[in-house]
Amino acid sequence: MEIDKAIRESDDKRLKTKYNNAIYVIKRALALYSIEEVAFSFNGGKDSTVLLHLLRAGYFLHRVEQSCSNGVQIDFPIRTIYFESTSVFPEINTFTYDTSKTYGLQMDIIRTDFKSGLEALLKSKPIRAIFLGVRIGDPTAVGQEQFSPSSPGWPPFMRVNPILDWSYRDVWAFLLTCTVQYCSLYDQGYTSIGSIYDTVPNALLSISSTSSKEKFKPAYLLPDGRLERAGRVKKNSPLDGTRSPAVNNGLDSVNSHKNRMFTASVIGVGDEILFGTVEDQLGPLLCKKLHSIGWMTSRSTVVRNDIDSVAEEVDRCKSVSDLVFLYGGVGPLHSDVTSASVAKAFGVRLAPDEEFEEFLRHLIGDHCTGDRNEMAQLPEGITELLHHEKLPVPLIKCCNVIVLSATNATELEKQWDCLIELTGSDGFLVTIESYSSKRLTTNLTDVETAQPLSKLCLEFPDLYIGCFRRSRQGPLVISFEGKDPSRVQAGVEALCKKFNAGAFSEVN
Ligand SMILES: Cc1cc2nc3c(=O)[nH]c(=O)nc-3n(C[C@H](O)[C@H](O)[C@H](O)COP(=O)(O)O)c2cc1C
Ligand SMILES: Nc1ncnc2c1ncn2[C@@H]1O[C@H](COP(=O)(O)OP(=O)(O)OP(=O)(O)O)[C@@H](O)[C@H]1O
Ligand SMILES: [Mg+2]
Repeated sequence: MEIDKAIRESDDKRLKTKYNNAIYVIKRALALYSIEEVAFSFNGGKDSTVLLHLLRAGYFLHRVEQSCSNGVQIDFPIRTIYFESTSVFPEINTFTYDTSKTYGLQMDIIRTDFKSGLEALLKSKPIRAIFLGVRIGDPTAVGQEQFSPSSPGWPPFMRVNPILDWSYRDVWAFLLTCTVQYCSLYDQGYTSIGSIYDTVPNALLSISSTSSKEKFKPAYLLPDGRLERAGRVKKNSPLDGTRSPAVNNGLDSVNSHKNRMFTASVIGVGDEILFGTVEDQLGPLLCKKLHSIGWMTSRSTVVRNDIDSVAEEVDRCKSVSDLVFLYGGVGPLHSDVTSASVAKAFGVRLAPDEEFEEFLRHLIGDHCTGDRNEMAQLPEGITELLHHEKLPVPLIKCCNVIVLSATNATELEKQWDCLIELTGSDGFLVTIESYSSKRLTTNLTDVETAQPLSKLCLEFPDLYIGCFRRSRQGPLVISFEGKDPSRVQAGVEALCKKFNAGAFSEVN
């Protein structure tokens, strides 16, 4: 079998390991399910092309082991599903059909959406398991394992992901070592292919050219697999197709977010803060930063360096806040429990992240604990590395949880600025309308102010009206916060009107 032979003859040890693991998963699936019960989801993309050849090899080896074959080439009887959409690149479509012909695939072409297409297919066919070319780092890989039942709300089947742990580099090592055909778009700078509306060549492969037409290097030359999805732009509807997605990107999301309230939770991890021996500078600074971009911090807590305490808090916050920021507990020490806690909160394992490991190796060389660098163990399938050229190591984002490695205010300032630059325009930490605030002080007593203030809160439900004192004897400070400056001013005036002139003075 030519694929198996090419890998066995290669001296790429890493590729051999990845190949053997994937073949193992495929053989287990073929042992668990009959050939009529399995299907292969093929879309002409590079990952599904890798999977096609792994399945061909895996099926061949499975048959050999069952002594059904004497080593002669056998056909490929695994049912193949292709969801053909009107927004697919013509090159992808042609490649899918050509490949189907070359390898004699039995294709079911489905032209509805994934879910209803699968519902109909599973009603008419005995399919129980579907092979997918999903890889960790794909947005759809979140929470998946090599064998993952379909999600609630989807028809019941087993998703089998033999290349879940493959990196971008592994994919290209495989395709080039086996010298198999792949879609021509990958030779034109496309590195991950979605629809014609959300995919452009990866700018990192651009070759400066004097002619008007921009040229790109092939996908396998992308030096950093973490940037595989840099050619994915924000989705536009087909009606927007004439506008440049890259220009449009960001503006739409900011405008649509303008009137929304965004909330964040801030979690500090640190026994020392709880003992009172270390002052927490980062929590208050993060609240200030969030406030400055128009966000509301709805909860800020400090928890112990203990996996269960952190996991519980992350679990609580991740479902009620748009974003959760975690600081403290990041590193290789016994007290550095943050990554493990995030994994626990999301119900996934910690797994080595080779891309993160590479960053760490640059930073600390090979001085890691044990065989592997413990710090490079990250929550599997949900981790996105947010890297910025000014940061030696990327920040970690697990779904809506952002792990900051800052240990002091200066480091946090830097990480925050990078985060804003990285994410400001495409949504997840978008700057929205900022708060307008005013503060009044008064020497009136609490008793005198209490009732009129309560009434004022009812009259101005869109404002946050709060009170605090700097000392029991000193003046009462009343703060007004709101998104509309004219409403804040109206609130201030309404309060002043309730008392004699001069009862309040405005302060900064
Ligand atoms: C065969 C197959 C099975 C899928 N099963 C699930 C599923 O169980 N749960 C789910 O949320 N999405 C499922 N999806 C949808 C994918 O997660 C994802 O939304 C889809 O591949 C579109 O990805 P894209 O938006 O990057 O094009 C499935 C897709 C395919 C092709
Ligand atoms: N339209 C589709 N029809 C059939 N299977 C699909 C379709 N879209 C996605 N899939 C399945 O989901 C997997 C993951 O899709 P994904 O887009 O991440 O990878 P790819 O298309 O193979 O490669 P690339 O990352 O370069 O786009 C595919 O390998 C395939 O198994
Ligand atoms: Mg794709």
